Amino acid sequence: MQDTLRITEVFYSLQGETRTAGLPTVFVRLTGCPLRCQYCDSAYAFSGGTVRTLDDILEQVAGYRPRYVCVTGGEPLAQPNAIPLLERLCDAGYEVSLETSGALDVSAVDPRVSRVVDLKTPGSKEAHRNRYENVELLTRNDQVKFVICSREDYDWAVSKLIQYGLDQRAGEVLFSPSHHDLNARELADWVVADNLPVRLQLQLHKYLWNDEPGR
Ligand SMILES: C[S@@+](CC[C@H](N)C(=O)[O-])C[C@H]1O[C@@H](n2cnc3c(N)ncnc32)[C@H](O)[C@@H]1O
Ligand SMILES: Nc1nc2[nH]cc(C(=O)O)c2c(=O)[nH]1
Ligand code: SF4
Ligand SMILES: [Mg+2]
Repeated sequence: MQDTLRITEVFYSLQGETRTAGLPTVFVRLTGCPLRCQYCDSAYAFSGGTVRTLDDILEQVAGYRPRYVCVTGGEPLAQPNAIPLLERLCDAGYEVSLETSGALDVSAVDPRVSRVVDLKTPGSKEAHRNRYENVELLTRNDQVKFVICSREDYDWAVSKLIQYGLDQRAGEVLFSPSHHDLNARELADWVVADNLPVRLQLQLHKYLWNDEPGR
């Protein structure tokens, strides 16, 4: 039996988030997630999908001839074979990022991968799942993200930023408004008023393609 993963979709688009926003990127979206964030824009990846071999996935990715590959979900680290997938993508020479909820251990991820670790805010309703041991593992090649639903979430995120010195540990600290919950302009004004060492990120793909799956 070959190594397999359950996959919702593989597509080529522009990266909508993080430090590579705007760059052409192949997305590999793994099926299944043990969390249920109230704002989740990818709930269609909770179930279904297709079981595929790593060889098959690598072959499809190679067909796009990308420079950047983003492994997302669902929650990629909920499937053990996400770890060899990430390693093989790095071996193939791509610049690889991993979007992960922050609820699962990120220690086994290949160090060439930029781990984009979400710290779930109270407004997500999944903040009790945060695994703070992950914060100690972050390096300059990693990114930490807060998806912010309200002023209360913003104040909470600022307190974690200070408590863990996140801007000193990770290469990027990203503050993203939860689409439909918080106006981007409000969050932008708060970040400027407080002179924070963070990057406001908007989800470019939602402006371009209005949240269609596969974009
Ligand atoms: C769909 S998740 C998949 C990866 C992983 N499960 C996670 O939560 O990081 C990818 C990213 O989209 C963010 N996201 C999901 N729904 C969102 C929304 N409505 N507005 C802004 N960001 C959202 C998540 O917080 C996460 O950072
Ligand atoms: N274009 C585009 N960029 C993205 N960056 C992160 C995504 C995700 O769903 O994790 C995503 C996505 O779904 N589409
Ligand atoms: S952890 Fe990620 S995929 Fe899972 S519900 Fe939350 S945002 Fe959606
Ligand atoms: Mg998405």
